[in-house]
Amino acid sequence: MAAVAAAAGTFARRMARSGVLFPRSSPQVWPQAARQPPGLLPAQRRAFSNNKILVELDTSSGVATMKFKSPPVNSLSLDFLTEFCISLEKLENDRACRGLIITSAIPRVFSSGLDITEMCGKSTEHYAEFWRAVQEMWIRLYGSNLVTVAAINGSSPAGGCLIALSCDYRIMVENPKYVIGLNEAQLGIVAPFWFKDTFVNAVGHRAAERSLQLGLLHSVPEAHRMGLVDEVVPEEKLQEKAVAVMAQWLALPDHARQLTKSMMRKTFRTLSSSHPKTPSRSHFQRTWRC
Ligand SMILES: CCCCC/C=C/C(=O)SCCNC(=O)CCNC(=O)[C@H](O)C(C)(C)COP(=O)(O)OP(=O)(O)OC[C@H]1O[C@@H](n2cnc3c(N)ncnc32)[C@H](O)[C@@H]1OP(=O)(O)O
Repeated sequence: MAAVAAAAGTFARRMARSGVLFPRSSPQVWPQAARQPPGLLPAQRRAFSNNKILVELDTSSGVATMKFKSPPVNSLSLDFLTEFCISLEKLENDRACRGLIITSAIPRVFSSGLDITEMCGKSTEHYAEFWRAVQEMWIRLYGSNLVTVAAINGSSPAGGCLIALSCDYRIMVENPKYVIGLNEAQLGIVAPFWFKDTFVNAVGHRAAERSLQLGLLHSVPEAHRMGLVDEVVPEEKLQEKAVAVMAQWLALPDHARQLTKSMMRKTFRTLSSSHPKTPSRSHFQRTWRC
């Protein structure tokens, strides 16, 4: 058994070096933090923060929590996306980190999606930079070697829904006011194909087709029924549930889980190799009538 695990670990490392795996981070195979018996040492915590995002890493469990804290609604501005990618990269490069819980520190909103003000009245260069940042965020999160759990404690339209969809598991707080979905069509715009593919992967083709064409924002029970979220919990149970789910996923050997994730998320490679063009300036102007 030990020999099989060692051989699989070597294979995983070779695959990572050959570029077959996601290129940005190599798999972490049974890091020290995971083998440490719980309770022997007091929990070790590290934190870093910028003005958009707070990250706390518990090195005894290997689990980091990323909290969005960009008022009023955690919109995905260029600054936010840049900070997000930097924070994620730091965690990917930290051998003590194996899992990431993403949640919001802003009441009632997980993320309102792409920042609309970034797509109005700006230069062509700005649109290009912004669009690259949107793609980069998705490529990094969807392709992350970490176990990623979205703890969705508020509404999550459009780009906010994409962040949740890019995680391995979604838990949402039950609240009749919260909604989630890709509502682009309602706004008169089209969700890019990689938003669509990520959505289809979660809910299946028929449900995605109907939801995307109608630009639906789903209530929490509806999102649960269609598989857009995996679990629904009361607000006070969210953190506990996210930690429990994370423990279940982290109980597996990293290399096997990571290779399986890589295999399942093939569209990642399509986007990173074809790198779709930035929508033109006139496209943004027509879209937002600005
Ligand atoms: C061109 C190709 C693009 C294709 C892909 C596009 C993807 C996207 O993500 S587009 C963005 C889509 N997002 C939305 O449709 C969300 C719109 N917002 C809401 O539904 C709500 O704001 C809410 C549910 C997220 C929160 O509701 P509530 O708590 O009631 O807050 P308010 O609506 O009063 O908003 C407060 C404040 O925030 C501004 N704001 C909201 N969303 C955005 C945003 N996405 N970008 C920038 N700013 C946003 C809103 O205008 C309010 O501002 P003030 O009026 O100045 O207070």
